[in-house]
Amino acid sequence: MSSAALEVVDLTSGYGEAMVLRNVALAVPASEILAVVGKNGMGKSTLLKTIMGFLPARTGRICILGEDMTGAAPHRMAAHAVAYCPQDQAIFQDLTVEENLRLGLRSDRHFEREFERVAAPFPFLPKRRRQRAGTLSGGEQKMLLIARALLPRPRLMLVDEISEGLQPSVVLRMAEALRHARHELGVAVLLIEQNVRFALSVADRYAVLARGEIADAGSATAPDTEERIHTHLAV
Ligand SMILES: Nc1ncnc2c1ncn2[C@@H]1O[C@H](COP(=O)(O)OP(=O)(O)OP(=O)(O)O)[C@@H](O)[C@H]1O
Repeated sequence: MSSAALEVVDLTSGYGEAMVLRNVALAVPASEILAVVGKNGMGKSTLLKTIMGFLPARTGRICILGEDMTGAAPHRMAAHAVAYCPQDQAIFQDLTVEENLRLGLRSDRHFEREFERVAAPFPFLPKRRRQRAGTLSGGEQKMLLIARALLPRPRLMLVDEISEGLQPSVVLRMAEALRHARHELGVAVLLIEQNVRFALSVADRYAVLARGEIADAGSATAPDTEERIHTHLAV
């Protein structure tokens, strides 16, 4: 049995007759960050939706923490320590910051302790917990999304284009938060990104998704990585 947080083997999926992902294979070792980069429409969000069980896999296998979870529904994935941060707005605008966070936990019992544990990189959260979430900036709402995902102590977090539309200073804070999740909380992350520099600033490894296939993969910290990735993205 593999000890990877996530292992995807020969994964094919799509919408109706149209296959978007073809024979995708990748792995995220425990407590590491894998960045999957690619241009618009290459299948990045489809990859996360298929892993999370929103879309069925047509072929292949999805293993979480060594267990075959292919075909499992999203709520079973969540119960199996997988957190999902979708690209679309997933924060309840009319609820307070705290109410949004409490949705991340099944019980209220350990809320304060768990909130303190995840809030370290987000000092604004405790200060603004009674504020309506819709009044937070776009970047703050994305940070709230990450904090909520981390509350139930996931072992794997799937993060879809979290840097999109953020100012450079907020992108830096987000990178800090993801490093905290990996190093301090021990969470493995599958990070889907178009922002290559941001992705490489936090990832251990990268993969390039092009037309539904993995076109290249390797260490995120090798000196020529950014150049290699841009060569693939230019095609
Ligand atoms: N619900 C859907 N029904 C049919 N086709 C879809 C659906 N969602 C996405 N697609 C198509 O699947 C392909 C891959 O889309 P996907 O959203 O996975 O790409 P992406 O790499 O995440 O792009 P982006 O960065 O623009 O979100 C695109 O051609 C898209 O039009």
